[in-house]
Amino acid sequence: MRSSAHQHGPERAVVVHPDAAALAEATAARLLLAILDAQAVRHPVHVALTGGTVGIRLLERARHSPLAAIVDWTGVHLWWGDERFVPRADSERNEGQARAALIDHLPIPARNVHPMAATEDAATAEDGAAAYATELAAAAGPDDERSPTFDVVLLGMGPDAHVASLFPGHPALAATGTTAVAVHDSPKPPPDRISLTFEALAGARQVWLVVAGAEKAEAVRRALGGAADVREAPAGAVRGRDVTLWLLDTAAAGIDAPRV
Ligand SMILES: O=C1O[C@H](COP(=O)(O)O)[C@@H](O)[C@H](O)[C@H]1O
Repeated sequence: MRSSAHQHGPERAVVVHPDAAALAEATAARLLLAILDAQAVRHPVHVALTGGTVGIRLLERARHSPLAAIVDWTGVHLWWGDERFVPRADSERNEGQARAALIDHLPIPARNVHPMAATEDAATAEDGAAAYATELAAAAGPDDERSPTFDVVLLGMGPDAHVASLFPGHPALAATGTTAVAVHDSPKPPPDRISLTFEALAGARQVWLVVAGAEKAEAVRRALGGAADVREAPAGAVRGRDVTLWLLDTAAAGIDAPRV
């Protein structure tokens, strides 16, 4: 199945897995192989992680993959697509969940891990977003002075078609001229967040939207529809520079699971 929408960049590809467990397992292997492929030609490699149910589950599967032992983690930098602006120990933090699922189990230098601010680090989400933009700029390469070029950006998607913390109809959708934005009054708790902007996401070589569950099928359908409006379906507007991959389970794809 291939999407036919071209208005924002390269064509999107869709891969459907039988269920959420298979999606997480396959995406974990895909991610580790993508890192290995990138390490064959570049140093360092930059990956942006996502929170969310399947986003954390795939990290847990990556931890148990034999491929994880082949990656040179000293040459990998981990960033986040979004974060909940709450205390560092809050279980809602995408960072804490990702550390428990994978990062704490990797031989990766602490300086290679780039969490967004917690409330202990910044007075406001605006300050946290500005600090993240500065950190991204400090790691920038020749392609873009504002950010390193992400090899892979992982994104989950909510049932309302939000990605990262870019929610339908929210003012943060319109943020330009920066790589990170503060988000208040998020329709999904917690209300205060920090997110990469569309501009930052668009600089990635590969963007993967990893989505499971029947409750997201309608949002997938809208986002992949040719006329997807960014304000209604932010996920539909995201494109990688080289690759935009939608990784779904059958429920999110809105098709019956194959009989075995
Ligand atoms: O709040 C968030 O939600 C989305 C999707 O989460 P899910 O549990 O519905 O899969 C996630 O991608 C994002 O990083 C997170 O902050």
